[in-house]
Amino acid sequence: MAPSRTKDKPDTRADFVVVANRLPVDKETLADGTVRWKQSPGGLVTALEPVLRSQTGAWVGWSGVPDAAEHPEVDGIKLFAVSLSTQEIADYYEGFSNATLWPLYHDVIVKPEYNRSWWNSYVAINRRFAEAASEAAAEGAVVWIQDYQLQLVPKMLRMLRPDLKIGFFLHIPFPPVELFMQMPWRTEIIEGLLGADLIGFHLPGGAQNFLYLARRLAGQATSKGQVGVRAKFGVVQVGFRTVRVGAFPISIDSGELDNRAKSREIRKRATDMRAELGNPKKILLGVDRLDYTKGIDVRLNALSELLEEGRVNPDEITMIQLATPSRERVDSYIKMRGDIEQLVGNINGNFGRVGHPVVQYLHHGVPRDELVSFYVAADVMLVTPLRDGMNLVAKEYVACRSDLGGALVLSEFTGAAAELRQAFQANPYDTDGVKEAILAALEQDPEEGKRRMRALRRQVLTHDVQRWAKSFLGALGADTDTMPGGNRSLDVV
Ligand SMILES: Nc1ncnc2c1ncn2[C@@H]1O[C@H](COP(=O)(O)OP(=O)(O)O)[C@@H](O)[C@H]1O
Ligand SMILES: O=P(O)(O)OC[C@H]1O[C@H](O[C@H]2O[C@H](CO)[C@@H](O)[C@H](O)[C@H]2O)[C@H](O)[C@@H](O)[C@@H]1O
Repeated sequence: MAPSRTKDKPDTRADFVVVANRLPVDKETLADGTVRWKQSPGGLVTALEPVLRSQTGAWVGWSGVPDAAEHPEVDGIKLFAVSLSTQEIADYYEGFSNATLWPLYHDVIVKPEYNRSWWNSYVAINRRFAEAASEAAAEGAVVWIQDYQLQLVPKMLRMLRPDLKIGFFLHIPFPPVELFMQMPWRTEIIEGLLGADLIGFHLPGGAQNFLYLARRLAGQATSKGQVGVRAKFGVVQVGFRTVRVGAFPISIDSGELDNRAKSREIRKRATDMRAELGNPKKILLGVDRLDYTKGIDVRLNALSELLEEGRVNPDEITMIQLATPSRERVDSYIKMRGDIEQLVGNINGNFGRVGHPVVQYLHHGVPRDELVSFYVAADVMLVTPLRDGMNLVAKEYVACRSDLGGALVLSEFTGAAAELRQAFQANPYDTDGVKEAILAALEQDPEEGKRRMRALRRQVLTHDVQRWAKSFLGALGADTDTMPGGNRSLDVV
């Protein structure tokens, strides 16, 4: 992506501002010194980019590299870059965000580290984001703050700009109360979030956990009834302000993906891919950031046992694992990469042949069209996280299968499992259960498979990201009439 213009400061303030740790694009400086902007990793950007493109707004975030403060306009979106130094990236991003909050909010799969200097950096950087958002927002604007890296921004921004309408959405699970109570700065975080007018979670359980903590830690009066999905919001009374709390499961631009996957080029590429792989009877696929929460080891271990037991024939299958590099300087990620690559090596060493490795593993991102072709080619999609806020990959696979082919193996511990009931669901901690789900998906009767895929597609195509944004922003009291796509009729098969 080329910036249409780069400025020291964007000249106009926006009525709609997204604030996220990352900009939708990362800055990349090529060997010859040319700068280009490429889409940044992760589902938050996949989901929000089409939403902001359909509104005229601004996006405040970090450019993915140290000390970059340009303000490019990319594809019509005004970007306000928040500059972070190398030390701040280490303390605020790699440290407090990804070695404290990320593991704590994902069931302490690895042990969270509580480090006071990381916390101090988190406070300072949240203040910087609040100041940048305040500069970007016009009088009375709607400001939508995203995710765990910025939980103090709602309160800080409210103090700077009481005129704004402030929403906050958490893209990862909000943890059970017993785990959250470990956090030394737990009250500050709850109070930070309570600066918003509306706080959104993927699932009602997260909203429920938050309401309990708002009572217990911040001493606020809250509603006690069950929170619903996009309905029956919880309420916290903060002085004269009423903060609403709700569940809004995020989604993808399903219609766009459905159309793209139907194109002749993609179909042809998917057929070619199969041929390049030697026309295996079944292709299994995993697509993830290389993160310990994603359970890449879970699926590799299950497959390894199935091969060992002779229940899967290595000559008949190929597994492709696409793994985008992620948080590469955080210790737990360095260790996990070694573990995964060793597992891949073991499977190929034990069951591969020359010219036919059982697992093909790529440690890099692939272009969007290539990814869609992989989805179209895959007979079995393996989504096996130990914990995941939503998991958009599962929804992307379904959106790409207008042929009603393919089968989805899905961990019960993803947010997506609440909606994708017709997937082959399994508990990722139960290796036998995962093996049974993989076998059932490999051996499914084609008619039964079509029935399942049709039901999955009905869910994904009628609950797209536009609907997600519209339901959140509607509950926040923003004007959603300008958002196209919300009432679009979709081609649901
Ligand atoms: N190797 C890859 N190449 C290209 N895109 C990828 C790759 N791995 C993941 N993605 C994209 O990143 C996003 C991941 O979103 P999601 O499943 O919600 O998890 P997370 O946001 O935690 O990474 C999806 O849009 C997916 O298509
Ligand atoms: O910015 P990074 O540190 O490279 O990480 C990428 C993103 O990962 C996380 O994504 C989450 O959001 C998805 C969309 O809601 C959801 O489907 C997924 O379950 C989450 O893990 C993170 O929350 C983002 O902030 C990161 O940008």
